[in-house]
Amino acid sequence: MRSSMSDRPLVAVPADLKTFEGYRWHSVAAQYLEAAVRIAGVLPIVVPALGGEADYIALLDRVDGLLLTGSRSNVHPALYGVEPTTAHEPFDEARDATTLPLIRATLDRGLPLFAICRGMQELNVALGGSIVTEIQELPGRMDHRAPDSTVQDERFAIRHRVDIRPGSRLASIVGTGPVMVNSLHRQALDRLGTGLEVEATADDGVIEAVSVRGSPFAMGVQWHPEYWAGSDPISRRLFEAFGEAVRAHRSGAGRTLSRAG
Ligand SMILES: N[C@@H](CCC(=O)NCCCC(=O)O)C(=O)O
Repeated sequence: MRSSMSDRPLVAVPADLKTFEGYRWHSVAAQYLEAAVRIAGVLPIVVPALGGEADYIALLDRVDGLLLTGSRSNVHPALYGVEPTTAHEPFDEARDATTLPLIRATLDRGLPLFAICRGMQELNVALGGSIVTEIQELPGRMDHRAPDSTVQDERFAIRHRVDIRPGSRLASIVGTGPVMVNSLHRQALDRLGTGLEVEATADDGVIEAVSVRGSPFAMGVQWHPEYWAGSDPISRRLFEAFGEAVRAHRSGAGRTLSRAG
């Protein structure tokens, strides 16, 4: 029997700060929230990108997980010690100011964390890692950007192979065989953040998934499982596993481990 909404654990989902229709909006794309509700079975709570003004760390005492979404914006390079150029744009510094402290506090508390695309890049930077931009211009790298289309199903089409490291946390969730994923990014992890382990790579060596050593469930993927979570078995399994970890945390079973533990 499906749990009622009131029984569901809460998961914080930090928003982007975007401007359109003459307003500034704190926004999350529906696909992430729908996958959280329909597949992970949690209750997502959108967190405004006001981290630079308000302390959202206390929120972590009331939720049982953190979901970091993708976005066309990029983590500001100054946050990993690189001078900004137009190749690093567009920025969303309000989101950066909200997510990076939340990521560190989530890990310190041992709360489950699932990071998607930009979210995985934020996870890496929050742990002291760095990002490389315009990877399609680098020798030997594939073009990981979205297909040139205005049709979302085409942009989010599943289209390249990812190899999963045997024995990884990801392998325990989806198996060790290569999997096919979608790809909508022009940046990638460069220097790996402290405590991160590479879980999967693309044929060109781009890091496609990481996990945080010692955390009950703290994973990042460079692709977009939320988009096909209702139909693609790998995508679905990732959100199911995140929901299981969140419920375990809420029940207390997941509270035994934390990054410090
Ligand atoms: N901006 C970063 C992260 C990419 C990302 O999160 N993409 C999601 C939005 C996809 C889209 O609608 O184009 C990068 O480019 O690496």
